[in-house]
Amino acid sequence: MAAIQITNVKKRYQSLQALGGVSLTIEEGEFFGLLGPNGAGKTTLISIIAGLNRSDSGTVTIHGHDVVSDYRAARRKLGVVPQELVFDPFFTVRETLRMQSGYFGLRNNDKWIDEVMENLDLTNKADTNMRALSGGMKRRVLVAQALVHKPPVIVLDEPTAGVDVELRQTLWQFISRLNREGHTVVLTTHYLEEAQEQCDRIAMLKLGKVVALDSTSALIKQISGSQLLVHLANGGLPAALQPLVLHADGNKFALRVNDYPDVEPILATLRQAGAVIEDMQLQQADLEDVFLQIMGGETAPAKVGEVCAEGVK
Ligand SMILES: Nc1ncnc2c1ncn2[C@@H]1O[C@H](COP(=O)(O)OP(=O)(O)OP(=O)(O)O)[C@@H](O)[C@H]1O
Repeated sequence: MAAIQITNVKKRYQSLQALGGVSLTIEEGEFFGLLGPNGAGKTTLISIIAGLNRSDSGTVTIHGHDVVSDYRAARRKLGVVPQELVFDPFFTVRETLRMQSGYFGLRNNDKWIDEVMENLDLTNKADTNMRALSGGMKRRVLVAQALVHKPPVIVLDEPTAGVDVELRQTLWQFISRLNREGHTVVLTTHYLEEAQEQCDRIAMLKLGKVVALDSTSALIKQISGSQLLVHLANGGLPAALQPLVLHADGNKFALRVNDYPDVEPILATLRQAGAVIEDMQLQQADLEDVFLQIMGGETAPAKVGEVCAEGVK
């Protein structure tokens, strides 16, 4: 049975179609990434999965339980770490976690609460009031809260936004352990390096639609070879090199190349055009390149050979 089954989910906010018919099957034990630019619909989808928002049509089930008609059972299977930090400031960390356990009807949950606090480096803050915690510490409590009922499915909505390196490492160690032990993990993040490292499979959302869905390695293989990063000191890129552009940012260009021998004709073209190179690097393609290409809506760029045939050399 799928951990999360999303079938043709649509959601509209007034005139804005935030989700335009999303279908996804996330299997038990997967570490799944949900990526997309700001406004793609990730949080809307997660709120629908968590039962905090209603879709206009379509269905979502968690371990077979419908998130609307069988809300309590679905919710019990799910731990959600939301983006926003919202707490009752008058309770201590331990009290907050005990209360959350209470919502799920769990008494005598202290052993697991202690383990979660230990793994998130919260033990020495157990008796501190929530209002006295730093932002990073509050985020740890948010993660702990989502895990108090040992949910088989864990959904993390940008859990590492604005947090320090130490928390990132602690968090990923613990979440990876839970995943190895069989928990399904769904992650949204804007840190593509993090997604590439953690996720087995990735869906990319754009304007409320799934525009890519594959294993992380297969997505990266879409962009075979390497890329030449060129920072020009003056002018634009010669027209003959335009078909190689994977993405551009001002005077910085990422050009598709297969290997080192492809670099020389590019340099020759730049020299001929009188371009001055400020910086240059050859780099393996990564998830960020795939993301930029898919989100930019560009078609796959031509290979160097094809350009040479048109007289680049
Ligand atoms: N309650 C709401 N009322 C009206 N529009 C909304 C509401 N919530 C979200 N939207 C709009 O729906 C679209 C999708 O938003 P959503 O927050 O789901 O995107 P996201 O992919 O999570 O973005 P981000 O990466 O910025 O968190 C956006 O255009 C947003 O402005």
